[in-house]
Amino acid sequence: MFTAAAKCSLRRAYSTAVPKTLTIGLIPGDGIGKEVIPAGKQILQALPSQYGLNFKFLDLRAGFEEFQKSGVALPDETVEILKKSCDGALFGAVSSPTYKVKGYSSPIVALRKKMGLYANVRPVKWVEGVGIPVDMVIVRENTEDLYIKEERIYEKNGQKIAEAIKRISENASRKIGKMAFEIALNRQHVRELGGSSLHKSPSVTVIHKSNVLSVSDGLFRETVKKVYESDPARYGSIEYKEQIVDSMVYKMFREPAQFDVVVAPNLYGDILSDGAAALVGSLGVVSSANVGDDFVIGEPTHGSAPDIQGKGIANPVATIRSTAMMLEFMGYQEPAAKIFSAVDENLKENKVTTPDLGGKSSTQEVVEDIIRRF
Ligand SMILES: NC(=O)c1ccc[n+]([C@@H]2O[C@H](COP(=O)([O-])OP(=O)(O)OC[C@H]3O[C@@H](n4cnc5c(N)ncnc54)[C@H](O)[C@@H]3O)[C@@H](O)[C@H]2O)c1
Ligand SMILES: O=C(O)CC[C@H](C(=O)O)[C@@H](O)C(=O)O
Repeated sequence: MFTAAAKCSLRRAYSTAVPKTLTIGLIPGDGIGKEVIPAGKQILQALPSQYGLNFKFLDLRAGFEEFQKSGVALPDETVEILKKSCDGALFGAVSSPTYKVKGYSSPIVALRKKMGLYANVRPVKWVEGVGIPVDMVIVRENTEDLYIKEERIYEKNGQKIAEAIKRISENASRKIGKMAFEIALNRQHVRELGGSSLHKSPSVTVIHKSNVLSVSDGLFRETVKKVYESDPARYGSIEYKEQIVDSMVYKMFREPAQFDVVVAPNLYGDILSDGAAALVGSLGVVSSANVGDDFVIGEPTHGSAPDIQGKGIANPVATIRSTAMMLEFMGYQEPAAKIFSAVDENLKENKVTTPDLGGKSSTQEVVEDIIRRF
């Protein structure tokens, strides 16, 4: 397992000396989750032997279909196996209904909390020549905000009124702030090693709506700022910026190239990351990692895409990149870099792509095209 420091710095040297078997939990969930998680598995199985990694996979249950079968969306067994037997995991997507179903609650939202995965790291990076120049990473708080799901409904004067609590804590805001600044430093470090980027120097933009929600978003903004100010020796090279969430949407579409690291409370981070996917052509290419101090779950940013499920045309790139992110946060930089560059080559060539990117290829054809570039 990685330590917080190793994970944040992402600088641990990868050693090829000792062949190692990693146990990876696979949680496909529903819809296209079942079509893209096998892509992540194939990618890991196809990694060249030079990296000295072998994989053992454990198939784990969660999702709306699972709820319909067993009455439980996230079985305790899934969480126990992840905690006791897995080095990392991949999650597909779930088909959460948009109406209230008694006893159902989103398993991915629950899993993030149960596993202490307090950061959802979502890079949105163009491949040169394809799409609009953008190279940012959205660092989304992953455990609180409106996602605590403390909702209630009652009647007043014959009218129904619904309420939901938005909870922002100093502790969670501090942790996500620290993660954002550490990621900014790491990105700068990678740039100095010669990585391609639109940015010359690091910046972190804090997203909030504290012009209206001065107490809750105010606490988020102030806490992240305090993290920045608390360690000038470490964070002084980073430019600190703030942006109100609505104008952030405007700027993100007008001038996306200016953003490096963006840190946001849970719901704003969720919405911004789907929006940002439009800048790089499709939700089907945007990856994420749910990161805690001792565990990581790779997860495509997209959902279960019921409109295309069962057709074999789901774009596997988001999951493949999420698989690389999982390895990266576990400390295996070299195989992760191999996967990222194979994906970039596939996108740049723009021949073997799924219909969301204007192509005609199937999920499996894209997987094979990426693997042949290893
Ligand atoms: N992490 C998760 O489990 C997660 C994330 C988002 C949505 N959801 C769930 O997914 C369901 C559907 O939600 P939605 O339709 O609003 O969002 P969605 O992300 O599933 O789909 C939005 C659009 O993007 C397209 N798309 C998404 N992923 C794609 C891929 N890999 N390849 C090609 N096209 C892709 C879809 O076809 C659709 O047109 C809902 O039940 C929602 O609760 C789950
Ligand atoms: O549909 C669900 O059960 C969860 C969706 C999920 C979320 O965090 O809200 C999704 O939008 C995401 O970005 O991972």
